[in-house]
Amino acid sequence: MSHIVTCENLVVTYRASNGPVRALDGVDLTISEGETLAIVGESGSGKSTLGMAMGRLLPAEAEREDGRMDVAGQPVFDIAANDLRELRRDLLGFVFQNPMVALDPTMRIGRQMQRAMGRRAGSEEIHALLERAELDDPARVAKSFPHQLSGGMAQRVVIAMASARTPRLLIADEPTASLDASIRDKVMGTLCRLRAESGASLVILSHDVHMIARHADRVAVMYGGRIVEQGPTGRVLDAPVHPYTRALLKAAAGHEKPGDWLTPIPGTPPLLSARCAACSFEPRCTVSEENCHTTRPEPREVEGREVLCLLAGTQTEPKEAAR
Ligand SMILES: Nc1ncnc2c1ncn2[C@@H]1O[C@H](COP(=O)(O)OP(=O)(O)OP(=O)(O)O)[C@@H](O)[C@H]1O
Ligand code: NI
Repeated sequence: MSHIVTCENLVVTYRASNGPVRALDGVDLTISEGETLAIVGESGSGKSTLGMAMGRLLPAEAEREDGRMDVAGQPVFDIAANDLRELRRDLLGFVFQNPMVALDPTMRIGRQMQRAMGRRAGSEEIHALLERAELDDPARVAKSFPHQLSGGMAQRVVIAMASARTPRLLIADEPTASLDASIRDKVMGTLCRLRAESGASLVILSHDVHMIARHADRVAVMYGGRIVEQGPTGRVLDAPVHPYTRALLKAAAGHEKPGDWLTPIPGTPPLLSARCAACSFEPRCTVSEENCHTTRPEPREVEGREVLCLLAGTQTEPKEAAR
């Protein structure tokens, strides 16, 4: 299968007043055409940086230090500004957490839709697209200003706009986090439906492991600027191999059975200023051994997924921390 995204050893550093922050510490990732990939991890693990890097939409203080990111066969960090603009416009669609940021508050939705479609689309065409995003009264929505819409409606408009040019890759960064809990799953469903209709690939970046579980073909778990486990959703969530994935699933509310405890992950996520020479999860890991402290893990195939853990596959039954 061909890949829409190929990311190799990508290193991105932010220049900050209190020293550099190595937000991506060597990311290896591929995304297939038509696939839905969820990237999950704690706050600060580098999800948004990785998502933005796919469109090279990083702030000025960010620098690609090493590695590459190919999108639709083009190395986004090494192409001319013109080609990059074209790539963003024709091949990529973005959905962010807050729909109001993506919408122009002074312009009616219909006009913004027309701009997103990139041609003189008639109102019927615009209404049809809004309807596909499951907005009930498209004519009224098209006449509205953004502030007249609910958060859920506004995000549906953004989803319609992101899909307007039939992109090959949709990147959704916490697309439902700002919405009322009762409609999150429905809006997510709309995004996934539009994706399926167009055959695009979709990357969902989220804290919420269980929300994405229903929608993603594959899951990539990020920790300390690296992808520590990636593989088919069922495999990774039902039988996680990396100790961090296990801890993350235990800490995530939503699927606990009566009598189960939610166990917060003790310790704090790493703040990387330089290349991590060891396993970045080692300080918080309950099963780590001597060499985890001294050896940087490289991706290995274990039980049908890729894992960055020196111990993965060496223990038949992982020792769990006592409750
Ligand atoms: N503009 C910036 N300047 C300096 N540091 C930054 C900047 N943007 C992000 N960072 C740092 O880079 C690291 C990765 O941030 P990023 O936003 O990619 O993580 P995230 O996984 O998306 O987190 P969240 O779930 O909170 O959105 C964090 O340590 C963050 O503080
Ligand atoms: Ni983020």
